[in-house]
Amino acid sequence: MEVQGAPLQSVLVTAQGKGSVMAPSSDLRRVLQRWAGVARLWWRCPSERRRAWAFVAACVALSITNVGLLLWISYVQNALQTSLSEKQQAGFHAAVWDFVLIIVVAAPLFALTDYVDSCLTVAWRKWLTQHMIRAYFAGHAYFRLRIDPQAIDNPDQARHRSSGTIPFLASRRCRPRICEDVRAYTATSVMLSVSIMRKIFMCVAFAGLLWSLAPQLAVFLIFYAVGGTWVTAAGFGRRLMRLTYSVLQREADLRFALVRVRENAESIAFYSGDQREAELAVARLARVIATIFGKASFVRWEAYLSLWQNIYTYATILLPSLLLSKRYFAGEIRFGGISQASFAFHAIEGALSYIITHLSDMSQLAAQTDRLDALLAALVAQAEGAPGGVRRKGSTGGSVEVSDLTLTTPHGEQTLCKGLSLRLEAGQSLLIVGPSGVGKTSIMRAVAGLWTAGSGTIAAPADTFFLPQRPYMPLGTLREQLTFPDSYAEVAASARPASGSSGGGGSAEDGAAAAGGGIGHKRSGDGGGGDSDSGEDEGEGEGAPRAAGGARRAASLRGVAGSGYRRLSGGRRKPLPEGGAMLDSGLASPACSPALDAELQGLLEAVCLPSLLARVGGLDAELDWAHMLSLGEQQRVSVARLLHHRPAVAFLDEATSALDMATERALYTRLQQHCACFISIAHRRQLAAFHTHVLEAAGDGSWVLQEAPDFLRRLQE
Ligand SMILES: Nc1ncnc2c1ncn2[C@@H]1O[C@H](COP(=O)(O)OP(=O)(O)OP(=O)(O)O)[C@@H](O)[C@H]1O
Repeated sequence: MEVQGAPLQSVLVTAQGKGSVMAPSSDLRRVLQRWAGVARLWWRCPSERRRAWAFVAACVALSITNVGLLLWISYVQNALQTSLSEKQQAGFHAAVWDFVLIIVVAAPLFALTDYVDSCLTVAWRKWLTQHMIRAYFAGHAYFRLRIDPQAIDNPDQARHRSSGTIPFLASRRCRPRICEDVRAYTATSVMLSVSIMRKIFMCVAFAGLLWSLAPQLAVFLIFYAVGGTWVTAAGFGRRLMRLTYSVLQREADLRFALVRVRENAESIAFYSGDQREAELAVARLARVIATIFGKASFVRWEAYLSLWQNIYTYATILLPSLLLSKRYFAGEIRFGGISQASFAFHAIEGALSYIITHLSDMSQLAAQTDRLDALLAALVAQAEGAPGGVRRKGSTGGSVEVSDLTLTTPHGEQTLCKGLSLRLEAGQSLLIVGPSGVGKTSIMRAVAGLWTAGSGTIAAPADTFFLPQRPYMPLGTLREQLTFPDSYAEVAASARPASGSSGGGGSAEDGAAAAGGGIGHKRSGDGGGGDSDSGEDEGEGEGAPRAAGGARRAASLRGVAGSGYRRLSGGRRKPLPEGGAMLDSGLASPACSPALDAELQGLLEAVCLPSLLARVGGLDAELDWAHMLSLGEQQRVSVARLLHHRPAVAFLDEATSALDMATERALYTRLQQHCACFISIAHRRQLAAFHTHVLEAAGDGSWVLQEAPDFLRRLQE
C-alpha cells in the first residue's frame, strides 16, 4: 500500500526500540526517525511536493535575510556605542539613521517571516489531517480498529511498553489524535525546525565575527554549550518526553469519558448513573492532575528544568565583559567592540543552547509524533487487508450465493457457521433466525466484507444495501437522512434538473408519481452497476457488495477521486475524494429539486411517517435526529432510505424490531413490492410469512435452510 507516492509501510513504521531502557541518544534518534516518517508523507506527496519545497525555499531565504539584518544590527550597535563613549556626534547621528533604516526594513520582514511560517503550518496541517481522515475511512478502517483493538495493539504496544514510554492508545482515541495531534504536530514542527535552521545560520554568521573579536570567548562557548546540552538531554530529556506523553494520554482519557456521557445521556439518566459517571470523570481528572502535579510529576520536572536553564543562561551574562575587560582597559579594543562581541556571543550561545531552552517543546513534539505514528501504523495495518480467507465477488442478475462458508470471530475464538452454502435468486427472500449471539449479524458482516475470518466464497451484487441493527442518523437535514449514504455531491447532483441520467433522483414524472403515494420503480435488470464484473475479488473489489453503499455511489466516488486515493488504498479499496476536493467542495445543503423532494415525501408516507415532514418543518429541517426520533421512527426512516436507493439486494438486521406488528407488516409489504431480493435477520419468526426461505441456526455452527411455508407450518404445530 502506498500513500501519496510514498510506500506507507516504509514511511510510517519506523525504528522500533526493543531494549527495555534506551540511551538518550538512541531515544533521540528514534524520535527523529518517527518525526521524519510522519513529515515525509507531505514532503514526498507528488501533488504537494512543489508547494512544500516552495515554503522551504521561502523560509530559508527569509532566515538568511533575517540573520543578515541581525549582523548589520551588531555593527550599527558597535558604531552607536563607540560614538557615544567617544563623544563623536556625527558618528552617533549616522548610527541612529542606520538604526531607523534597519527598523524600516526589519519590521515588515519579520512580519512576513511569521506570516510564511503560519502559511506553512496551515498548509501542512490541512493536508495531513485530510490524509489521516482518508486513511481512517479507507476500507472501513474505523470499523476494523474498533472491532479489533489488538490489531493496533500488538506491535506498537509492545514497542511502547518495552521502550519504557507509554502504552498504546485504544482506537477510540483516534479522534483527538487526528484533530488535535496533527494541529500540534505541524505547529510545533514548523516552529522548531524553522527556529533551528535560523539558529544554524546565526552560528555561521556570528562565529567569524566572534572569533575575530575574542577567540577565547568562542572556544569557551563551544565547550559550555556542548556540556550544557548533554546535561539537559541526559538529565531531563527522556523523563520529560515520557511525562508529556502521559499527560496527553490521560487528558484524552478524560475527554473521552465526558464525550461518552454526552453520547449516552439518556441511558445514563435512566439508570441514574450520574454519580458513577461523575466518579469516573473525577478519577480520570485525578490521574491527569497526578501526572501534572504528583510526586515526580510533570510540573516538578519542568521546574527543575527551568532552574537549570536559568543557571545556564544567567551565568553567561557577564562573561563577555569579564573576558574582554582586560583588553579594553589596555586599549586594544574600543567600547563598541565589547558590546558587539557580547551581541555575537549571545547570538551564538542562544543558537547552541536551543535544545536546552526548548526541551519542553521538543518533548511535546516527541509525544505528538509518537501518537500520530502509532495511529498511522495501525491504519496501515488495517488497510493492508484484514486477515482471513472469506472471498467475496460480484454476482449477476441480483442473486446471492454463499459457498462453503465457514465464519469465525476476528481472532477465531468462536466458529459461527461451518460449511454453509445457499443460493438466493432475484425474486426470493430469506429470513435468518436463531438464538441471540449465534452469529446472524456476523453473516451480514461477512457479506458486507467487514469480517473476513474464515473460509468460503460469497457472491453478491455490488448494489447490496445493508440496514444495521442500530439505526444510524447522520448529521444533516431530513433530506440527508433519507439519501444517506450518498455523498453530498451525489445528493446535489440528483437534485439538479434531470439531465438524462438514469441513476439520479428520477424524473419529474417519477416524482409526481411518488407524490401520489408510489415509490420510484425498481430499476429493471439492475444487478448493480458493477455486477457485470463477476470476477473474484479477494476483499472489496468493484463487483463485490459494499457495506451501506451501492454501485451508483461508488461510481460517483471514483469520478471524484481520481487516482490519488488509489495509491493510498493500493488500488484495492474504494476511493475517497482527494483531500482538496473533500475540503474545498464544501458541504452546503444541495439545492433541492421538486422531483427528489416529492419522491422522499412519498417514501415517508410509504414507511408510515406521513406527519413527520410537517412535525419537523420539512426536508430541510436539521435536528439531532438520533435523539429526537424514537427508535421505531429511526427504523422507519432507515427503511425509507433503503427504498430510496432501490438496491438489487437488501440486507435488514432486526431493522423493524422496535415497530408494532401492523407497521412492520406494512413495511414488509412495501419491501416485497419494491425489492427483488432481500434478506432479513429477526427474532419474530412470524416474519417468515414475508419471505420465501428461512435459514435457522441449528447450533454448533450448522444452519438449516428450509422453505418458509414449511417453517411456518412447523411453527404452528
Ligand atoms: N469483535 C468481536 N470480537 C469477538 N467476538 C465478537 C465480536 N463481535 C461479535 N462477537 C461475538 O460473535 C458472536 C456472534 O455475534 P453476532 O452479533 O453475529 O450475533 P447475533 O446472532 O446477531 O446476535 P443478536 O441476535 O443478539 O443480535 C457473539 O457471541 C459475539 O459476542
